[in-house]
Amino acid sequence: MTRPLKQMTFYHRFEKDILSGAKTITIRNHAEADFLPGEIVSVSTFETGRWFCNIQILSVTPLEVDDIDERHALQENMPLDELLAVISRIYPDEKSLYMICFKLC
Ligand SMILES: CC(=O)Nc1ccn([C@@H]2O[C@H](CO)[C@@H](O)[C@H]2O)c(=O)n1
Repeated sequence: MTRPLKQMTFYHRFEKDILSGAKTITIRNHAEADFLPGEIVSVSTFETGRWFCNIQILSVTPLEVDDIDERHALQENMPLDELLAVISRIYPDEKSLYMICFKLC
């Protein structure tokens, strides 16, 4: 028996960056970080649920919002101020998040 793949959604606007390999991390809260290194995850858009790729999880590590810096922004392929704004919009009351590193399958 093969298990169905776990699912992850991304906002549609990040699809291109993920498919080009420009975006190689995502920062999520505890509820969305239940992945193990090596796992293959099916990825679709948050808005419509359209599948657009599979990724392999490379690592999941705790990350405090206050420790987010230019290195994370680089791996998100966006300026640091934009990344911090996005994160405070998605997770307004959370300080302890997780960095999920991944690669395209
Ligand atoms: C339900 C759902 O899809 N949630 C999320 C949550 C986060 N993200 C992106 O991950 C990075 C760090 O948070 C930024 O690039 C975010 O915009 C996303 O695309 N979608």
